[in-house]
Amino acid sequence: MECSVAIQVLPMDSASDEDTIRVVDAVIAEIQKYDVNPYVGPFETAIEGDYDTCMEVLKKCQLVAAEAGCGQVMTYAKIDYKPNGAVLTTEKKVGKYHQGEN
Ligand SMILES: Cc1ncc(C[n+]2csc(CCO)c2C)c(N)n1
Repeated sequence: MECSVAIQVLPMDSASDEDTIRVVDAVIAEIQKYDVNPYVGPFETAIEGDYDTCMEVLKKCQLVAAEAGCGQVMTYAKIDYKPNGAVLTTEKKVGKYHQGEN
């Protein structure tokens, strides 16, 4: 796992909280189509995988928000990239806090 990215999509012209949720839901549904082990949190979604796939997913987020009717979207991304190694996985970072779930 050479890359992990935390993606926070912020629709800037939402009319309401429900509208924000609708746009973010569309983005998360798109992220879930990829094999990137999405971990959804209250502020952002973390993904992991090879670099090109992570960048493809990151690019798609804005396009999906636009398709969902968003006239302006701000996206904040935190990228962990280790070209010759493995980044810490989501499981390694937070798995211990989710024991007993599922
Ligand atoms: C990519 C991405 N993932 C999660 C959030 C955080 N978030 C904002 S609204 C909401 C509820 C969706 O039903 C969640 C989880 C975000 N902003 N962008």
